[in-house]
Amino acid sequence: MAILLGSIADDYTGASDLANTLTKNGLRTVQTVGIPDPALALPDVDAVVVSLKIRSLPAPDAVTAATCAERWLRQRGAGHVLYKICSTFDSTDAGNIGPVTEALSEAAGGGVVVVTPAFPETGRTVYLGHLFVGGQPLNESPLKDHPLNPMHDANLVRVLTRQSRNAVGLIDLTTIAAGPGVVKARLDALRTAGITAVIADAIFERDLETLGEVALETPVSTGASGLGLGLARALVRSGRISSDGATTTDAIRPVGGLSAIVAGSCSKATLHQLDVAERSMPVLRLDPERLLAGPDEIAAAISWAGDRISAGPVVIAASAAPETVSRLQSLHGREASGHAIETATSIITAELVERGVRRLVVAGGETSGAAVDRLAIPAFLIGPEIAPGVPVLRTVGNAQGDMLLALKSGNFGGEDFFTAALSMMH
Ligand SMILES: Nc1ncnc2c1ncn2[C@@H]1O[C@H](COP(=O)(O)OP(=O)(O)O)[C@@H](O)[C@H]1O
Ligand SMILES: O=C(O)[C@@H](O)C(=O)COP(=O)(O)O
Repeated sequence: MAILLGSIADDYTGASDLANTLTKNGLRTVQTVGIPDPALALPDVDAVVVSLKIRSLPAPDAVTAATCAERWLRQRGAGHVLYKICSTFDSTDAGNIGPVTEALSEAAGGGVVVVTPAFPETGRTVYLGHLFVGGQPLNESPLKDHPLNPMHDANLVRVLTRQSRNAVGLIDLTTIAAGPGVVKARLDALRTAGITAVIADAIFERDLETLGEVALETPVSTGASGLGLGLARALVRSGRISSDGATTTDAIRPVGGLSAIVAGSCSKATLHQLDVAERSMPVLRLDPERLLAGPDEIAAAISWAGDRISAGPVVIAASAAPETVSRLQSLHGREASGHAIETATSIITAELVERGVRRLVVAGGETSGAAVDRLAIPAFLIGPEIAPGVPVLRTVGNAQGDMLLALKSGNFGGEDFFTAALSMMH
């Protein structure tokens, strides 16, 4: 299997978001969970998205995992590797976007890396290096309250500079609007000036098409699904895609079984989706203090679900509003609280699958990573889109048999996302 485009995603929801975009734009795509076991039979594809859970790891560990994945992708023919980051640039001053970008670029021989989190379909745009989330600058958006990586600066040149060893530049919208030739010339000039990464503006998909065309001629880029769109369209335009397009219908053949939703995202969109779900499904709000105190809250949740799940889908959520999250973190620490809750929600998820759940929605990137790891799912085929950035996924090589999943990024999806997702999973 020779692949044309490789990607390394810094979390699993982000991986499925990108795989969805690549599929919609004509690339046959598979999402693997980590570097797949050689024995795993993968379908013939144009693109592989390797999902890693490295967004919140110490930078050296993230770099090691990403460079191993890069080697694996290059050995399978990938001429270009996209490091998939969050469209809201989720990171801290310690990393991991800067360190991983630099390491991937160095592994590929150096040069300038195009970096842009723009994803216009979900309202993420970049202008003069500043990231906007819908109508708000990043630092005024709900991302200012993220439990793990609160974002307090919308100027991405500054944000990336703080995480990088080398200098960071900007390719502004005027340059991008002038087309790929002008962008390439500007990148060359920046490289000569010692810049190794540039934040690229992008507001419309046509900007990302220009950036995709330019980036495809370099070995590495860093971005969200929008850059994936640009790269996929450039590959299709280049005539290098031999398939007659990507199909998704086979991925949603019915699997039967029970259905459930597990949420650990504290993002504004997820909190509202949970409130809306309460009108139509049983919703259990976990007590985070009790979750951290010992196994009783987990046992109680499993018992609560057991009493209801044969009658229809249930929702179990650790999610809480920013004030509650801050209170817990001030008592137990940010990372320790996040990790303990991820562990708890992953145990609950595995117990639900043990009891027959085969259609599963998980809300939250880190939450999804922990759940998928505990379930030991090796890979996913990409099904149809539920909402921008969230496809239905079908497991490949799963020990519990075929399952359908949706891994929802915290801020994605409309208010009825949970019912919409389950209505596509049979
Ligand atoms: N009530 C809570 N208090 C503190 N942290 C929480 C709570 N509920 C969930 N978390 C943690 O918040 C983090 C949410 O991150 P994530 O799952 O990536 O969601 P999102 O996709 O919204 O970013 C996880 O580490 C999760 O365990
Ligand atoms: O690019 C995006 O916004 C998403 O794909 C993503 O990575 C979001 O992160 P989580 O909300 O932590 O899932």
